[in-house]
Amino acid sequence: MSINSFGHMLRLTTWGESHGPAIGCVVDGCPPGLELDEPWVQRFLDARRPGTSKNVSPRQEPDRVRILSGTYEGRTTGTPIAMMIDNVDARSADYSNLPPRPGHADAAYDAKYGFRDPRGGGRASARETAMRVAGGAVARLVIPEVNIAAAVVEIGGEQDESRWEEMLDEARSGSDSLGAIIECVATGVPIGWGAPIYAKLDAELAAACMGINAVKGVEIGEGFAAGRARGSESMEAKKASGIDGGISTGKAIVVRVAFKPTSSIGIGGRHDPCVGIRGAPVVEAMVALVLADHKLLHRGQCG
Ligand SMILES: Cc1cc2nc3c(=O)[nH]c(=O)nc-3n(C[C@H](O)[C@H](O)[C@H](O)COP(=O)(O)O)c2cc1C
Ligand SMILES: C=C(O[C@@H]1CC(C(=O)O)=C[C@@H](OP(=O)(O)O)[C@H]1O)C(=O)O
Repeated sequence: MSINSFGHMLRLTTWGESHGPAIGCVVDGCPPGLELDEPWVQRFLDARRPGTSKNVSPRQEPDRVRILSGTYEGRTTGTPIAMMIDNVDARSADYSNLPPRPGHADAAYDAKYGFRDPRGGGRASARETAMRVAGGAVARLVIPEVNIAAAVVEIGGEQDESRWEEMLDEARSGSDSLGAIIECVATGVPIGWGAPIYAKLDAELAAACMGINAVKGVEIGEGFAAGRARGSESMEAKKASGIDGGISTGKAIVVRVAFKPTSSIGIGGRHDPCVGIRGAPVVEAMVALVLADHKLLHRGQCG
């Protein structure tokens, strides 16, 4: 792991800023011969992009992906896969007089680096997550035996979906924002991916999801409920969960991810009223990247 990349065997490096000309990524370590084309990646990008409803950022980014390297005649060649997306609707002038936003990276970034890109969140904008989703689309090709599906299960502390629209309308009109919880389930993961220490599968999933912008909590399996349970009642103490001792058991792996409410409220620029609404494709991508990485690690170690 380095500052701008992720993974051991299947490595994702992303580049670009939210208000620069483009964003991109390089996926390194992908095996050759896998069917990969732009429509496959686009499908996942379309699920994440802004500008699609009143409940997400109004920034109009079509997020059209181009695959620049690493494929020939629709198949991966085993060489680095470079992908990029042009930024077409940044409107940086809207950000020229914004004060540092509490809860965003503005002040912390400035304090660390001594300067920053003041156009939007720069490198810290979740625009970067588009390239995680592109990388995740490649990772899925490495693990065709696995199904990964994430969905919003809670908005603003409310599990009843029928109330969400009204709550979001109220938050938006009051210049407020809402937190959300995403649940991601991975099925079909065979027994044996992960390691008993350090590269524990649950630890790596948690780190990958915690690294998504605005994520403030990650639970795997029973999560915090395990810390409140007795051994006689804990489901994971009674029977194997999706991950035991850092290694997959063959059962479903359940990851829950808490997104904080958007910090940019009542100021200029274009923002998501509830960032978690666009979080599901990003969580799926990070889970796919970790699982694909661990499949390759397992193959390297155990054949
Ligand atoms: C899909 C997605 C969209 C986001 N949109 C916004 C936004 O419009 N405005 C904002 O202030 N933060 C937004 N965020 C959150 C910020 O990127 C995040 O709070 C910031 O990078 C600071 O990092 P931290 O919250 O992880 O500490 C978004 C996050 C995600 C995952
Ligand atoms: C552009 C996207 O979302 C952005 C995420 C984001 C943030 O602060 O995270 C802030 C807003 O944009 P900007 O960087 O212009 O301030 C969102 O529109 C995207 O997801 O593609």
